Amino acid sequence: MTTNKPVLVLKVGGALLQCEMGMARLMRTAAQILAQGQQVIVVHGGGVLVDQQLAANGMETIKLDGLRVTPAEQIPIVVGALAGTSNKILQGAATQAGITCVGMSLADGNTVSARIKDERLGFVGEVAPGDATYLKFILSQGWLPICSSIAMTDQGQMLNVNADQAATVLAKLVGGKLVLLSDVSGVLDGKGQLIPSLDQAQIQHLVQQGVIEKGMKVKVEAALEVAQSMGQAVQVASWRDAEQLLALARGEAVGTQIQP
Ligand SMILES: Nc1ncnc2c1ncn2[C@@H]1O[C@H](COP(=O)(O)OP(=O)(O)O)[C@@H](O)[C@H]1O
Ligand SMILES: CC(=O)N[C@@H](CCC(=O)OP(=O)(O)O)C(=O)O
Repeated sequence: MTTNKPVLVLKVGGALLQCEMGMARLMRTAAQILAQGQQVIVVHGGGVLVDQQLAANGMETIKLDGLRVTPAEQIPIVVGALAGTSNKILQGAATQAGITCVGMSLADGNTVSARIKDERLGFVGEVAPGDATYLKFILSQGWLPICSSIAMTDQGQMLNVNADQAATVLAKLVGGKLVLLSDVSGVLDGKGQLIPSLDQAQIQHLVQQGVIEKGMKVKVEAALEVAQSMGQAVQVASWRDAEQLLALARGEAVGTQIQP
Protein backbone atom coordinates (compact mmCIF):
# COMPACT_ATOMS: atom_id res chain seq x y z
CA MET A 1 0.00 0.00 0.00
CA THR A 2 1.45 3.38 -0.97
CA THR A 3 -0.12 6.85 -0.98
CA ASN A 4 0.16 9.40 -3.77
CA LYS A 5 1.66 11.89 -1.35
CA PRO A 6 5.17 13.18 -2.15
CA VAL A 7 8.06 11.40 -0.48
CA LEU A 8 8.78 12.84 2.96
CA VAL A 9 12.46 13.81 3.19
CA LEU A 10 13.40 14.05 6.87
CA LYS A 11 16.77 15.55 7.70
CA VAL A 12 18.09 15.03 11.22
CA GLY A 13 21.01 16.87 12.77
CA GLY A 14 23.93 15.30 14.55
CA ALA A 15 22.76 16.15 18.08
CA LEU A 16 19.99 13.54 17.66
CA LEU A 17 22.65 10.81 17.55
CA GLN A 18 23.63 11.71 21.12
CA CYS A 19 20.06 11.18 22.35
CA GLU A 20 18.83 7.60 22.41
CA MET A 21 15.33 8.57 23.50
CA GLY A 22 15.09 11.14 20.69
CA MET A 23 16.20 8.60 18.11
CA ALA A 24 13.76 5.98 19.39
CA ARG A 25 10.90 8.50 19.30
CA LEU A 26 11.78 9.69 15.82
CA MET A 27 11.99 6.15 14.45
CA ARG A 28 8.67 5.19 16.09
CA THR A 29 7.13 8.18 14.30
CA ALA A 30 8.81 7.16 11.04
CA ALA A 31 7.38 3.64 11.48
CA GLN A 32 3.90 5.13 11.94
CA ILE A 33 4.27 7.24 8.81
CA LEU A 34 5.61 4.31 6.78
CA ALA A 35 2.70 2.13 7.99
CA GLN A 36 0.33 4.65 6.35
CA GLY A 37 2.01 3.90 3.01
CA GLN A 38 3.88 7.21 3.03
CA GLN A 39 7.41 6.91 1.61
CA VAL A 40 10.15 8.43 3.76
CA ILE A 41 13.86 9.18 3.28
CA VAL A 42 16.03 10.00 6.30
CA VAL A 43 19.09 12.15 5.63
CA HIS A 44 21.44 12.71 8.54
CA GLY A 45 24.30 14.86 9.72
CA GLY A 46 26.67 14.03 12.54
CA GLY A 47 28.64 17.21 13.00
CA VAL A 48 28.95 16.68 16.76
CA LEU A 49 30.45 13.22 16.28
CA VAL A 50 32.86 14.57 13.65
CA ASP A 51 33.99 17.27 16.13
CA GLN A 52 34.59 14.59 18.79
CA GLN A 53 36.48 12.26 16.43
CA LEU A 54 38.67 15.06 15.10
CA ALA A 55 39.53 16.17 18.64
CA ALA A 56 40.31 12.56 19.64
CA ASN A 57 42.77 12.45 16.73
CA GLY A 58 44.36 15.76 17.70
CA MET A 59 42.83 17.65 14.78
CA GLU A 60 41.26 21.08 14.71
CA THR A 61 37.73 22.00 13.66
CA ILE A 62 37.50 25.09 11.47
CA LYS A 63 34.20 26.31 10.01
CA LEU A 64 33.59 28.95 7.36
CA ASP A 65 30.04 30.29 7.32
CA GLY A 66 28.73 27.10 8.97
CA LEU A 67 30.65 24.71 6.67
CA ARG A 68 33.52 22.55 7.92
CA VAL A 69 36.87 23.17 6.26
CA THR A 70 37.85 19.61 5.36
CA PRO A 71 41.53 19.03 4.47
CA ALA A 72 42.58 15.68 2.94
CA GLU A 73 43.88 14.31 6.25
CA GLN A 74 40.47 14.77 7.87
CA ILE A 75 38.54 12.87 5.18
CA PRO A 76 39.00 9.37 6.69
CA ILE A 77 37.72 10.62 10.06
CA VAL A 78 34.81 12.58 8.59
CA VAL A 79 33.75 9.68 6.35
CA GLY A 80 34.11 7.18 9.20
CA ALA A 81 32.02 9.32 11.54
CA LEU A 82 29.26 10.17 9.03
CA ALA A 83 28.96 7.27 6.54
CA GLY A 84 30.07 4.77 9.19
CA THR A 85 29.19 5.35 12.83
CA SER A 86 26.37 7.91 12.48
CA ASN A 87 24.69 6.02 9.66
CA LYS A 88 24.83 2.71 11.53
CA ILE A 89 23.62 4.23 14.83
CA LEU A 90 20.50 5.47 13.03
CA GLN A 91 20.12 2.15 11.23
CA GLY A 92 20.17 0.48 14.64
CA ALA A 93 17.43 2.78 15.95
CA ALA A 94 15.30 2.16 12.85
CA THR A 95 15.76 -1.60 13.13
CA GLN A 96 14.71 -1.43 16.80
CA ALA A 97 11.52 0.35 15.71
CA GLY A 98 10.76 -2.55 13.36
CA ILE A 99 11.70 -0.64 10.20
CA THR A 100 13.50 -2.35 7.32
CA CYS A 101 16.14 0.15 6.30
CA VAL A 102 19.05 0.60 3.93
CA GLY A 103 22.06 2.67 5.00
CA MET A 104 23.54 4.57 2.07
CA SER A 105 25.58 7.60 1.05
CA LEU A 106 24.92 10.24 -1.61
CA ALA A 107 27.33 8.42 -3.93
CA ASP A 108 25.48 5.07 -3.94
CA GLY A 109 23.83 4.29 -7.27
CA ASN A 110 25.05 7.70 -8.54
CA THR A 111 22.14 9.19 -6.58
CA VAL A 112 23.86 12.56 -6.31
CA SER A 113 26.73 14.04 -8.33
CA ALA A 114 29.33 16.18 -6.61
CA ARG A 115 32.31 18.42 -7.19
CA ILE A 116 34.59 20.47 -4.97
CA LYS A 117 32.65 23.52 -3.85
CA ASP A 118 35.36 26.03 -3.03
CA GLU A 119 39.11 25.39 -2.77
CA ARG A 120 39.17 27.27 0.55
CA LEU A 121 36.94 24.60 2.09
CA GLY A 122 39.08 21.63 1.01
CA PHE A 123 37.20 18.42 0.27
CA VAL A 124 33.70 19.82 0.69
CA GLY A 125 31.12 18.92 -1.93
CA GLU A 126 28.72 20.97 -3.99
CA VAL A 127 25.95 18.59 -4.98
CA ALA A 128 23.41 18.19 -7.77
CA PRO A 129 20.60 15.65 -8.28
CA GLY A 130 21.78 12.52 -10.09
CA ASP A 131 20.01 9.20 -10.71
CA ALA A 132 16.97 8.29 -8.56
CA THR A 133 16.82 4.61 -9.61
CA TYR A 134 18.44 3.18 -6.49
CA LEU A 135 16.44 5.36 -4.07
CA LYS A 136 13.19 4.60 -5.87
CA PHE A 137 13.88 0.89 -5.68
CA ILE A 138 14.40 1.07 -1.91
CA LEU A 139 11.25 3.20 -1.48
CA SER A 140 9.18 0.90 -3.68
CA GLN A 141 9.94 -1.97 -1.28
CA GLY A 142 8.47 0.02 1.61
CA TRP A 143 11.99 0.27 3.08
CA LEU A 144 13.56 3.32 4.68
CA PRO A 145 16.70 4.72 3.05
CA ILE A 146 18.98 6.33 5.64
CA CYS A 147 21.46 8.52 3.78
CA SER A 148 24.66 10.11 5.07
CA SER A 149 26.03 13.33 3.59
CA ILE A 150 29.16 11.78 2.07
CA ALA A 151 29.43 12.22 -1.70
CA MET A 152 31.98 11.41 -4.41
CA THR A 153 33.35 13.16 -7.48
CA ASP A 154 33.39 11.40 -10.88
CA GLN A 155 37.05 10.62 -10.08
CA GLY A 156 36.06 8.79 -6.90
CA GLN A 157 37.24 11.49 -4.49
CA MET A 158 35.22 11.36 -1.26
CA LEU A 159 33.64 14.69 -0.30
CA ASN A 160 32.07 16.05 2.88
CA VAL A 161 28.67 17.67 2.24
CA ASN A 162 26.68 19.75 4.70
CA ALA A 163 23.74 17.51 5.60
CA ASP A 164 21.09 20.22 5.09
CA GLN A 165 22.38 20.67 1.54
CA ALA A 166 22.40 16.87 1.09
CA ALA A 167 18.74 16.75 2.14
CA THR A 168 17.91 19.59 -0.22
CA VAL A 169 19.33 17.78 -3.21
CA LEU A 170 17.53 14.52 -2.38
CA ALA A 171 14.22 16.38 -1.96
CA LYS A 172 14.73 17.89 -5.41
CA LEU A 173 15.69 14.52 -6.92
CA VAL A 174 12.48 12.78 -5.79
CA GLY A 175 10.19 15.83 -5.81
CA GLY A 176 9.78 15.31 -2.06
CA LYS A 177 8.49 17.33 0.88
CA LEU A 178 11.45 18.53 2.92
CA VAL A 179 11.47 18.74 6.73
CA LEU A 180 14.67 19.81 8.47
CA LEU A 181 14.65 18.54 12.05
CA SER A 182 17.15 20.13 14.42
CA ASP A 183 17.67 20.53 18.18
CA VAL A 184 15.67 23.79 18.25
CA SER A 185 11.90 24.15 17.73
CA GLY A 186 12.45 26.13 14.52
CA VAL A 187 13.98 29.47 13.61
CA LEU A 188 14.00 31.71 16.68
CA ASP A 189 13.87 35.50 16.80
CA GLY A 190 16.23 37.72 18.82
CA LYS A 191 14.18 36.96 21.97
CA GLY A 192 14.24 33.21 21.51
CA GLN A 193 10.62 33.04 20.29
CA LEU A 194 9.66 30.68 17.46
CA ILE A 195 9.04 32.42 14.11
CA PRO A 196 6.17 30.51 12.45
CA SER A 197 6.86 31.64 8.89
CA LEU A 198 9.71 33.30 6.97
CA ASP A 199 10.15 34.50 3.41
CA GLN A 200 13.30 35.55 1.53
CA ALA A 201 13.22 39.22 2.57
CA GLN A 202 12.67 38.37 6.25
CA ILE A 203 15.49 35.81 6.14
CA GLN A 204 17.91 38.32 4.59
CA HIS A 205 17.01 40.86 7.27
CA LEU A 206 17.52 38.39 10.15
CA VAL A 207 20.82 37.16 8.68
CA GLN A 208 22.05 40.75 8.34
CA GLN A 209 21.07 41.41 11.95
CA GLY A 210 23.01 38.31 13.03
CA VAL A 211 19.86 36.69 14.50
CA ILE A 212 20.15 33.76 12.07
CA GLU A 213 23.74 32.54 12.03
CA LYS A 214 26.10 29.56 11.79
CA GLY A 215 24.39 26.20 11.16
CA MET A 216 20.94 27.83 11.09
CA LYS A 217 22.04 30.20 8.31
CA VAL A 218 23.15 27.23 6.16
CA LYS A 219 19.89 25.44 7.01
CA VAL A 220 17.57 28.34 6.22
CA GLU A 221 19.38 29.18 2.99
CA ALA A 222 19.21 25.53 1.88
CA ALA A 223 15.50 25.48 2.79
CA LEU A 224 14.81 28.71 0.90
CA GLU A 225 16.60 27.43 -2.19
CA VAL A 226 14.51 24.25 -2.30
CA ALA A 227 11.28 26.11 -1.41
CA GLN A 228 11.82 28.47 -4.34
CA SER A 229 12.92 25.85 -6.86
CA MET A 230 10.03 23.51 -5.95
CA GLY A 231 7.41 26.16 -5.20
CA GLN A 232 6.50 24.73 -1.79
CA ALA A 233 7.22 25.55 1.83
CA VAL A 234 10.00 23.76 3.71
CA GLN A 235 9.65 23.07 7.43
CA VAL A 236 12.35 23.65 10.03
CA ALA A 237 11.30 21.87 13.23
CA SER A 238 12.58 19.91 16.22
CA TRP A 239 13.21 16.21 16.69
CA ARG A 240 13.25 16.93 20.46
CA ASP A 241 9.57 17.79 20.56
CA ALA A 242 7.31 14.70 20.58
CA GLU A 243 4.31 16.90 19.75
CA GLN A 244 6.02 18.20 16.62
CA LEU A 245 6.80 14.66 15.51
CA LEU A 246 3.19 13.57 16.01
CA ALA A 247 1.92 16.62 14.11
CA LEU A 248 4.41 15.79 11.39
CA ALA A 249 3.07 12.23 11.23
CA ARG A 250 -0.43 13.73 10.79
CA GLY A 251 0.91 15.86 7.92
CA GLU A 252 0.49 19.17 9.80
CA ALA A 253 2.80 22.17 9.50
CA VAL A 254 5.25 22.34 12.40
CA GLY A 255 8.07 24.65 13.47
CA THR A 256 9.02 27.40 11.02
CA GLN A 257 7.69 27.38 7.45
CA ILE A 258 10.26 28.69 4.96
CA GLN A 259 8.11 30.14 2.19
CA PRO A 260 9.02 30.14 -1.53
N1 LIG B 1 17.89 32.28 14.75
C1 LIG B 1 18.21 31.05 15.14
N2 LIG B 1 17.23 30.19 15.54
C2 LIG B 1 17.52 28.95 15.97
N3 LIG B 1 18.78 28.45 16.02
C3 LIG B 1 19.81 29.23 15.62
C4 LIG B 1 19.56 30.55 15.16
N4 LIG B 1 20.76 31.11 14.81
C5 LIG B 1 21.69 30.19 15.06
N5 LIG B 1 21.15 29.04 15.55
C6 LIG B 1 21.90 27.84 15.91
O1 LIG B 1 21.74 26.88 14.89
C7 LIG B 1 21.68 25.60 15.48
C8 LIG B 1 21.05 24.64 14.50
O2 LIG B 1 21.92 24.45 13.41
P1 LIG B 1 22.92 23.17 13.39
O3 LIG B 1 23.73 23.15 14.63
O4 LIG B 1 23.60 23.12 12.11
O5 LIG B 1 21.82 22.04 13.52
P2 LIG B 1 21.77 20.55 13.00
O6 LIG B 1 23.05 19.90 13.44
O7 LIG B 1 20.55 20.03 13.66
O8 LIG B 1 21.66 20.64 11.51
C9 LIG B 1 20.92 25.82 16.76
O9 LIG B 1 21.17 24.81 17.72
C10 LIG B 1 21.43 27.19 17.20
O10 LIG B 1 22.55 27.05 18.02
C1 LIG C 1 30.75 20.50 4.89
C2 LIG C 1 30.15 20.28 6.24
O1 LIG C 1 30.04 21.22 7.02
N1 LIG C 1 29.75 19.04 6.53
C3 LIG C 1 29.15 18.67 7.77
C4 LIG C 1 28.43 17.35 7.57
C5 LIG C 1 27.66 16.89 8.78
C6 LIG C 1 26.52 17.81 9.12
O2 LIG C 1 26.06 18.65 8.35
O3 LIG C 1 26.02 17.57 10.37
P1 LIG C 1 24.87 18.35 11.14
O4 LIG C 1 23.62 18.22 10.32
O5 LIG C 1 24.80 17.59 12.41
O6 LIG C 1 25.29 19.78 11.32
C7 LIG C 1 30.21 18.53 8.88
O7 LIG C 1 31.33 18.10 8.60
O8 LIG C 1 29.88 18.80 10.04
